[in-house]
This record gives sequence, C-alpha cells and structure tokens, in this order.
Amino acid sequence: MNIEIRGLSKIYPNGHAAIRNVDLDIGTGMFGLLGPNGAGKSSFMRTLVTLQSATSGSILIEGLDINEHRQKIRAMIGYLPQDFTFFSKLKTWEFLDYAARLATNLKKKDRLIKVDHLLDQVGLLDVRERMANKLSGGMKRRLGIAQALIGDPKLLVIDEPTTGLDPEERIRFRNILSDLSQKDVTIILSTHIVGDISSTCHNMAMLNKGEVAFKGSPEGMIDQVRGHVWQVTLGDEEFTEIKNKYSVVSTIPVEGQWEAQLIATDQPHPKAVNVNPNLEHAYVYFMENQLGVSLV
Ligand SMILES: Nc1ncnc2c1ncn2[C@@H]1O[C@H](COP(=O)(O)OP(=O)(O)OP(=O)(O)O)[C@@H](O)[C@H]1O
Repeated sequence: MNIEIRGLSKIYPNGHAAIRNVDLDIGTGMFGLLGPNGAGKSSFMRTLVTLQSATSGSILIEGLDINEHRQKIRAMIGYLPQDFTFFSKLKTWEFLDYAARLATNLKKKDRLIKVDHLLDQVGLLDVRERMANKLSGGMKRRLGIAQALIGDPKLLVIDEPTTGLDPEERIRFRNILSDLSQKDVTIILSTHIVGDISSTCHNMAMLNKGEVAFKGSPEGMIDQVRGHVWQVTLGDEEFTEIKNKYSVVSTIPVEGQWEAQLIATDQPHPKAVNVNPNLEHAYVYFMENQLGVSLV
C-alpha cells in the first residue's frame, strides 16, 4: 500500500482551517496519527476516506487520485469513525450480516461463514446472539472493526478507537490491530493516546492545529527529546516551585518527598538527573517546546 498526500488543506465553510498544507507518505503496516483534541485528525481521516473533499492538495492511494477514482478507492477502504453507532434492534451477528449485505455480493451461506469468521477474529463469537447495543464499550469497538473488515479492505482507517476503553480492552484492541497489520492490511489509526502509538505503530505523524508537527518513527520522535527529560526527588516546597516552572510528566510520592519526571531544555535543579525518554515525554516536549502549548 502506498499513500501519497501533498499540500492537503481543509477549510470548513465557517472559515476554520482544520488541515493545513499536510504532506505525508504512508506505506504498508501500521501508521499512527497522534494529536490533541481538535488537532484535525478526524478531518484528515474523513478526507482520506472520501467522505468529504479537500479544499486543496491531493491524495493518491496506490497511485489513484481519490477525486477521480472515488468508487475504486472506497472499495479498498474499511473505515471505523469515532462516533460509530449500531442499529438497536439487531443481534451482534445480524448487524454484521447487514453490513456484509451492504458491502459484498456474497450469497447467504458464504456471508454467514464470513460473519462468524470475523466475529471469531475480533473475539465476539461467544456473544454473537447478544443484541449489538447491549455489548460493552470495548466489544462495540471490536464489532466496529469487524464491520470495517467485511469488504476485505486493503486499507483500514480507524478514528480514535481506544478512547473510553479500560486498559484491558485497550490492549486487546491494539493486539487485534497488530494481528491485522501482519496480514497485509495497512492500518491508519488516529489517537490522542500516546500508548496506542508506541505499542503498535512503526510510523507516525503528530498533528497540531491542522499542521504536521512531526513525522517519522516513534523512536525518531523520542530521539528529539533525549537529554531533556529529568528526574528529581524533592520536598514539598521545592517541588511546588519546579511544578510551576516546568512540565511535570509524572509524580510518585517517595518517603515524604516527590519523585518527579519533567521536561526541561537545561538541568532544572542541581539534583536532577537525565532519564531515558519515552514517547509520552516526546509528546509533551513537542507540545511545549516546538508548538508553544503551555502544559504547566
Ligand atoms: N464541519 C465542521 N465545520 C467547522 N469546523 C469543524 C468541522 N469539523 C471539525 N471542525 C473543527 O476543526 C478542528 C479539527 O477538528 P477534528 O474533529 O478534525 O479534530 P480531531 O483532532 O479529530 O479532534 P477530536 O478528537 O476532538 O475530534 C476543530 O477545531 C473542530 O472544531
């Protein structure tokens, strides 16, 4: 899979520029689009899956311009929107069968085989008879993935899939996506949860206010913060001073003091030592130092 995006902008009729001049190349595997709420992730995804047109710029998928080959492109894509909802009167398998009727020309027997295969793949075979709207939040999200997979897409576009899920469901969901990406499905995943990207994606971009703030590998983003992540253990008074001055990423109480990790360009306190950065540190660093967003 090869997706080439050049100079992409989306300005809504009210004048709001949700995507600004985005250039991205997305290849096979799992690609993560990271960014805070309102960064333009959903606008980008909706444009990519041809649900809305761009104001300017181009998107080529497998060399095909999405404006000229809309039907062909749509047949290649499975999409799970952020606000995916169910028809309330259908059982879990019936819902998926309905989606299969819309998306495929399969005969009933083959459709039902496919439905059960997909339910099994996303761990919902046990609850196939349960009403779809009675599934838990995580199960609904997994049924959403099954529905997006029903037409055997080459590209799966998933908008904020793990928001609101408990940690167990989040891990389960990530594992399903990892399995899929091994099976020749390219996945583009948008999220504001750093852990979704660090545990699954080899390539990523960070969007902020509609612009690409970083593109590359998660390791590449982490490299940029190396030397700027510090750990220091302080009493109440000094800790309050530090907290008011720097972005504190984590705090653990240790024997009446505070062990804090924080982001700072230079050593923030004589006792502070550098620690190995992770993607969460890099995210905070980018938001603060590169983009001027104050998190203090
Ligand atoms: N149809 C629209 N008309 C006008 N403004 C819009 C429209 N859709 C989105 N926006 C605005 O564009 C910006 C980007 O929104 P978008 O939903 O793409 O961001 P996001 O990164 O997906 O954030 P979230 O996770 O909060 O949905 C926001 O300021 C939003 O209010």
